[in-house]
Formats: sequence, structure tokens, C-alpha cells
Amino acid sequence: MARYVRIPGSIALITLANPPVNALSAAVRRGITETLSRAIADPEVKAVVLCGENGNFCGGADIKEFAGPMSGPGLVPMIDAIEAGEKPVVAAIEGVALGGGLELALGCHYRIAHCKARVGLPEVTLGLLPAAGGTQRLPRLIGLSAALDLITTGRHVSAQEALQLGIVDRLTEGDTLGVAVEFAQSIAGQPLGSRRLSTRTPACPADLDSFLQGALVQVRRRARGAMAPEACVRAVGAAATLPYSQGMQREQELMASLFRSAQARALQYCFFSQRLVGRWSTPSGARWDSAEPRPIRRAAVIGLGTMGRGIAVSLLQAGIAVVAVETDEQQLEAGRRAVTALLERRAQGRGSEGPLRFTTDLQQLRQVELVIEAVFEDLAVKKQVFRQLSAVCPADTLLCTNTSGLDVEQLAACTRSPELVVGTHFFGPAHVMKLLEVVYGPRSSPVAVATAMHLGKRLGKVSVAVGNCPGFVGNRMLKPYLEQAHFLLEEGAAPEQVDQALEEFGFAMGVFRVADLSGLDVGWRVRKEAGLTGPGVAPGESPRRRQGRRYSPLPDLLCEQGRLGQKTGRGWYLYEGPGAREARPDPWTHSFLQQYRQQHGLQPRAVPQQEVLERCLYALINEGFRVLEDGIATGPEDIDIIYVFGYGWPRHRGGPMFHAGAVGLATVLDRLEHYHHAHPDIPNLQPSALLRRLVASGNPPIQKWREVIRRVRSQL
Ligand SMILES: CC/C=C\CC(=O)SCCNC(=O)CCNC(=O)[C@H](O)C(C)(C)COP(=O)(O)OP(=O)(O)OC[C@H]1O[C@@H](n2cnc3c(N)ncnc32)[C@H](O)[C@@H]1OP(=O)(O)O
Repeated sequence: MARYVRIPGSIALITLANPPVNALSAAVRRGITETLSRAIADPEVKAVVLCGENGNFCGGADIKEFAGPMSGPGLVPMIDAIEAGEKPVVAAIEGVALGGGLELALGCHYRIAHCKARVGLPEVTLGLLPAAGGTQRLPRLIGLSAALDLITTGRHVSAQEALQLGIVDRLTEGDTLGVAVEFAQSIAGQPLGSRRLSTRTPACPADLDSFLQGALVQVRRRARGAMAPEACVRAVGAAATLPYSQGMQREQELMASLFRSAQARALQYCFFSQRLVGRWSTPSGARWDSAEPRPIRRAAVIGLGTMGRGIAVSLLQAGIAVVAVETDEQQLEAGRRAVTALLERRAQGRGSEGPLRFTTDLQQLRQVELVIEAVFEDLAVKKQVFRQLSAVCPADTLLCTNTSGLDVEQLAACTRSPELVVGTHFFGPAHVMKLLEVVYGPRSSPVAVATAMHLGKRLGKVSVAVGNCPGFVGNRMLKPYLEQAHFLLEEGAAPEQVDQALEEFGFAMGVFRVADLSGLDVGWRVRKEAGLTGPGVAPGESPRRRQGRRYSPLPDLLCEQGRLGQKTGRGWYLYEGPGAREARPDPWTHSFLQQYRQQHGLQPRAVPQQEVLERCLYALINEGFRVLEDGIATGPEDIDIIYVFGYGWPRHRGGPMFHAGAVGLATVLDRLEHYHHAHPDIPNLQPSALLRRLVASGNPPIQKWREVIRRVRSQL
């Protein structure tokens, strides 16, 4: 809808009214078209002001409409009509003008923005391009290079930057609408000429061809297989090389190739899933809309290792006062230097942080409302810390553990108030990575979960509430994926071949490069504790079998050789030296694998790329179905968001569960059955009951999985 009022001074005010973000639904487009015609037809009206209700100009086209047949007036003719009109139209921008919202504003003759407004063309993040003239008008307004940056990254731009770039004409600090109306009165009757952006010529770099070629190379490298960024470059290139009308035609053609693509569907699914996971619930009935989070003003971080430092920085940047605790003065000093350096590096251009105190004295925690323990990943050590915390902190302090998979309930059991204990699984570097798994135990109270979820949001993270089991959601699913990668090496593949397949699929890094980066000793320690390697192994047990199933000792053998990854200059790959980043295939690894296969009588074979992908990804997906069966994740969206934000799963493939649906659940089932038949000693390849049930239910769309999951769970 759009509301129309005539205000004194011959101004027509058109207000977009579709809360919360005034998305350009068919009804809104109709409303704008009708009210604009009315303003044009009214001889008393000399100028028009366009604004949005509720403090938001416009969040763009209504993304929900993309899934169905489009109806109502098109955006392009509507914006063209605004621009072509003889009466000046002023956009009064508060809140956001994004996507179609900014394109609408670019069709207006003037733009006045509140100083807190944000603008941008984020269509690329939805697998699209700004196809309501954005790729043609923006370069004509701010030049090719700046437009290309905005359109290919989709980044939001502050009002100040928008003014500098020339996207908006003026900023206001107070009454945006009032200023816009006054301005509209002042320019009524003036010629519009070059205020019509379509009539301008874009400012282009001198060597246009090589500039565009360079831009294509750059976006392809960053896009990891996503199509939209490249289409954006081509569309912006058309603005530089073709007259406006032909450029618009090119924009439409390129949009048509994206609009119904699987990638656009995946990216739009991610958009809605990201919001859906905020509406969390737990099996015990706690819910986002009934549990009230506690306000957190003061927090403590226990342990200033890599994770603790990042967590402290994250809290401080959210304006929360932090007490940072270490066991001795030396560790404390190292932590202090590291945190200070991180804060200094991130300080430029940022707001004020909360106060920070360093101490070795746990008694200093009497005033904090929340503690995040981030000590060494060892259950016994963490239990000891939780006993101490429980003794020192007031009984109503929320105690969180930063663990990547340890039993949260065992820690809760060490405290006076187990209902106030939750897991907060941060991902490293904790001040950068967007994901937070909030792990509720069987006794975690609704308020504890709500507070941790809300805290994650305050820290700028995407928080996902998950149940308590070894590895929670992300790391539990990662285990069978890693295992398959090791088995593939035993069978004949090389690390770089496995990595290449995964990187071509869209992961930023393949499994072995990631292992080298994180350090092979991390998993080694976990496997030793689990009795899979080291002194805990029963004498005489085959190195390739553990607990009645296939096991690969390959990563353990590498660790025994001191090959711990980048930190030692060698792991699966070879590096220039300890700490170096560039991975080179290592002849040592190849001959080590060859000897290993000979020693165990394994006949190497050429492993096809398809098999690498299917075994690694379908094993992970299969575990995802088990996670759903067990109620550890509420729905497939939770898993997909965890994988996209925490594990580098390519967003344009929607996440593992979405990918399974896109490939076809029957195909995933069939391939898992095939591989399980070939490898009966790998139980993870046995298709899960839920996957079978979904296939039997006729491969329902992912939005309908929750119903099937509920039925399967009720029968288990
Ligand atoms: C021809 C094609 C031309 C143009 C193409 C486009 O315009 S594509 C759309 C481009 N616009 C965007 O990508 C903006 C998407 N929205 C956002 O980034 C954020 O929602 C926004 C506007 C910054 C507001 O953020 P905030 O954190 O305040 O709210 P939240 O994200 O939770 O959104 C509130 C609810 O609004 C829904 N919503 C937001 N934008 C749209 C949209 N463009 N279409 C439809 N719905 C939208 C969002 O899903 C939330 O809904 P809820 O049911 O409450 O979860």
C-alpha cells in the first residue's frame, strides 16, 4: 500500500506502508503507481515527496513474492515513470533504502537521507542483480568503479558514505520528512534535466576494457562458483558501453538468467532461515517469544587463550564491561597484550567499548551477570573451573562454557544453579566469525537460553539454539565428513585432490587445508581422550579398526611425525616454514600414503571427483538427518545456518540440508545405500531413518520437513 496526502505548499506526500520494512509488494507497487498518477494529474501539486512508514524508507522488492508468479505493476516502468515525470520527486530516506528501495530512490530526482540511514544494493546476496535500473543508474550517478563495488558486494553504506559518494544529496539529523518537504517546495518548477540519471553518462576508468576484465577475474575468484557477482559486473559493464535503453535490456536479460536459478533459491532460503533460527524453541517448551532475556551489562571471560581473547573483544565491542581472568600473572600479561592489540586493530572507525579489567582473582567476579569460561578443551579442567565459579559468583549468574563439543550437562552438574548453565560455542576467531551455537542442557532454563541467544545477537552473531550431544550440531556432522576424507586417502586419493573437489564445490578451503590451518593436534588430542589412539588402545587391536568399525589412523600417524599443520610448517601439505600459509602438495605425504597402503595391503584406485563429493558431503548430510531425528536441531534451517556461517559451506548452495533437497533426497538415499553396501564397516554411511521417511513421503520441500520430523520423533 501507499498513502497519499496533499500538504500545504503544493506538495504531494506518498508514504510506502508495508511494515516492517515497506517491501515493494504488488500492493505497494500498485499504490505507488496510482498515487503518483494522482500527483501528476493534480495541477495544484508542484512537487512530490516519497517516504516510508515506520522510520524505514524501503527494504526493496518483496522477497517472498519471488517464489511465486509475479503480478502487479512492474518496478521498472514504475521507476521510469517517476524519473520521466515533469514534477520533481524527492526521496526522504530514513532507516534503510535497500535493493529496489534504493532503485526507487535513484528514480527520484533528489535524495535526502537521515544521518543514521543506510543504503545499498544487496541483491547479489540473494543471487540476483539490481534489475530495476540499479545497474544502469548507479554508475551514472557515482561512477563505474564505486558502483561496481557496491553492486558486486551488496554492502550497506552509511548515510555519510552515501553523501560522499554522491548517492544522496543532503543529510539531516532530525526531521527528514520536514526537510524533504521544505526542499521540495524550494525546487518546484525548476528544470529536471540531468537530475534524471538515465540521461547521464557514467564516469569510467580510462582503460575500460581491462578494468572490466580485471573486475570479472576478481569477482570470479571471490565468488567461489556463485553466478550473481559475475552477472553484476556484466550488467554494470553494459552501463559503460551501451546507451541507457540497451543497458536496461541487458540488465533484464542477465536478471532472467538468475531469477529462477537454484543459486537464487538457495540464497533466498538462507535469508529467511537466518531470521527463522532467531525464533528458537527447545524440546522442553522454552520459546523465543515467551522467555525473557536478562540484561547483561557486566561479563567475565575465564581463560585468555585464542578463543577467550576473541570473546572478550566481542563483548567489549558490544559495550559490555569485561573482567578478563587468567590463572597467573604471566598468562594474564600475554592475554592483556593480545586483547589490547586486537582492540587497537579494530578500533578505527568504531564506537566506544565497554570497560575492561584484567585479574587473576576469581573474587572479582562477584559483580558480573554472566561468565564465559573459555579454558582449555578438557572436561576435567572445565569441571574444576565451574565448581570454582559456582562458589564465587552470585547464584543467579549465568555460566556459559565455550566448548566445541563437551557435555554441557556435566558442567552444569558441578554448580549450584544448573539451570543457569548453557554452552556458547564460539567459532575462531571469535571476534570475527558470525556463528554462535547456544547449547542448552536438559536443565537449562528458558531465561538462560534466551539470555545467551540475545547476547549472541548483541555481539552481531547469528545464534542458533541446539541440544547437548558430543560435538553439538556442527562438529558432530563434521566427524563423518573428516572420516570419509581420510578413508578416501587410504583408497587412493591425494589430499590436494580431495581439497580441489571440495573447493570447486564452493568451500573456501578443502578439508585437509583446513586441518593444517587449525592444527592436526586438536583432533589428535580428542581421539586420544576417546581411546581411539595412543595408550588407551587395547593391545593387538588392528590400527584400521576401532570399536567394531573402520578407522583411519592417518592423521594420528602424521601427528606422531610432528606434522601438525601450518604451525610446524608441514602437515598434509608442505609450507615455506612454520606459520607460513601457502600450502604446497608434499611428495613426502604422497610416498607416506603409498607406503601406508602397501603396509595394509590396500590397492590404490583412481577416486573420481564425484565420489569425493558424494562420500564426504552425503556422510555429513546423513548425520544431519540423525541430528534432526535426535532433536538436537529443531529444523533443517538451523543446520544450514550453522554450516553456512560457521563451516564455510558455500551460501549459494544453501547449506547441507538444502543441498540434499536440491540434489533430490531419493538420489542422496540411493548413493548412501550404494556406498554403505561397498563399505559396510562404515556405519555413518547407512541412511538415516528420517532420510528414508522423507523419501517415502515423496521428497517434500524443505519447508515441510518439520512435520515429517515431528512424526518420526514421536515414533522413536
Ligand atoms: C526486479 C528486482 C528488483 C529488486 C530486487 C530487490 O530489491 S531484492 C531485495 C533487496 N533487499 C534486501 O536484500 C534487504 C533485505 N532485508 C534486510 O537486509 C533486512 O531485513 C533489513 C531491511 C536491513 C532490516 O533488518 P532488521 O534486522 O531490522 O529486520 P529483519 O531482517 O529481521 O526483517 C524484519 C522482517 O522483514 C522481512 N523482510 C525484510 N526485508 C524484506 C524484503 N525485502 N522482502 C520481504 N520481507 C522482508 C524479514 O524477513 C523479517 O520478517 P520476519 O517474518 O519478521 O522474519
